[in-house]
Amino acid sequence: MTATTAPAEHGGARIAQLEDVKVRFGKGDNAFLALDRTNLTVRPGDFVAMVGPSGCGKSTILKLVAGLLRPTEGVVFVAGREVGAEQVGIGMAFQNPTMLPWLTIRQNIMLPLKIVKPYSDTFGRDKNTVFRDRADALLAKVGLTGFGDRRPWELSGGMLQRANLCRALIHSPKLLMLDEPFGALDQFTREELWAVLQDLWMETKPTVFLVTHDLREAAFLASRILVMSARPGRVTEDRAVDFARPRTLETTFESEFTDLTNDLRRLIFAARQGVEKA
Ligand SMILES: Nc1ncnc2c1ncn2[C@@H]1O[C@H](COP(=O)(O)OP(=O)(O)OP(=O)(O)O)[C@@H](O)[C@H]1O
Repeated sequence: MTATTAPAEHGGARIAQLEDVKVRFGKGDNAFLALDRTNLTVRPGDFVAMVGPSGCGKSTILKLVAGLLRPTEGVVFVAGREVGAEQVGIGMAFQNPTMLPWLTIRQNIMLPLKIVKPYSDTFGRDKNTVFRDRADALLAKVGLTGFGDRRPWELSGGMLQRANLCRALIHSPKLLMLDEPFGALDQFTREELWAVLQDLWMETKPTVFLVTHDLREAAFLASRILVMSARPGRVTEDRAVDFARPRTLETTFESEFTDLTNDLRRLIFAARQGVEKA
């Protein structure tokens, strides 16, 4: 793929940029607009949460930025160049962590180092030294010290998701794409992992795109929340979230926090009503 460089005014402190992007799926009578004309600028270190009714295009935006999907119209720039996942380190974590069962947790976490350059060049040499230490340091940060030699089936869902975050971050990605990473977990484990993820993010400040249905999760973690509506998918609200960090569960009891989540709920409810009427 030939990479187009973003116009100068769009480079610099903008890690991701969508310009007049539309995504259409299907053909003929079945064609529909999954994402209407979207313009979006994301700066390095932004923690962007995307919320909205089912099918509004949240994952579609994630895939566009990751280079897994091409826009039907418009352009997606990442790190100043027309998109291609290979141009910038990307880490990903989804709802169900798919760990390879025949590998240990540490080996699973080190997989991106085996695949992604420049780490892959020295994987054979470094897997038992620096890379191993890097994996163990991450395991310690998420509260899994001593679990590196276990197999995936020996860990609970919450522990696996902690390991999954380690794997997403092992190659120090500039962009972290999280699609409902805590969706399958119980509320208590989920809230614990918000704090874990916040600590990891505060340390190196990767740019994060988080898709979630949990409005408290979005308000706890994000520095910016995009509210979307469906049919066609559109960003209807782009809201900065300025609560001081580190945020704690106490933060979630404050009136500004509950006001924000109530606002988001109202906006999404309105968006859903719009769809039902359409
Ligand atoms: N590859 C595809 N082919 C056809 N339609 C698709 C494809 N990918 C997504 N869609 C449709 O595009 C719309 C947006 O999908 P997307 O997965 O981005 O929504 P979402 O907001 O992430 O949904 P959810 O919250 O339910 O996960 C949906 O109607 C979906 O069915």
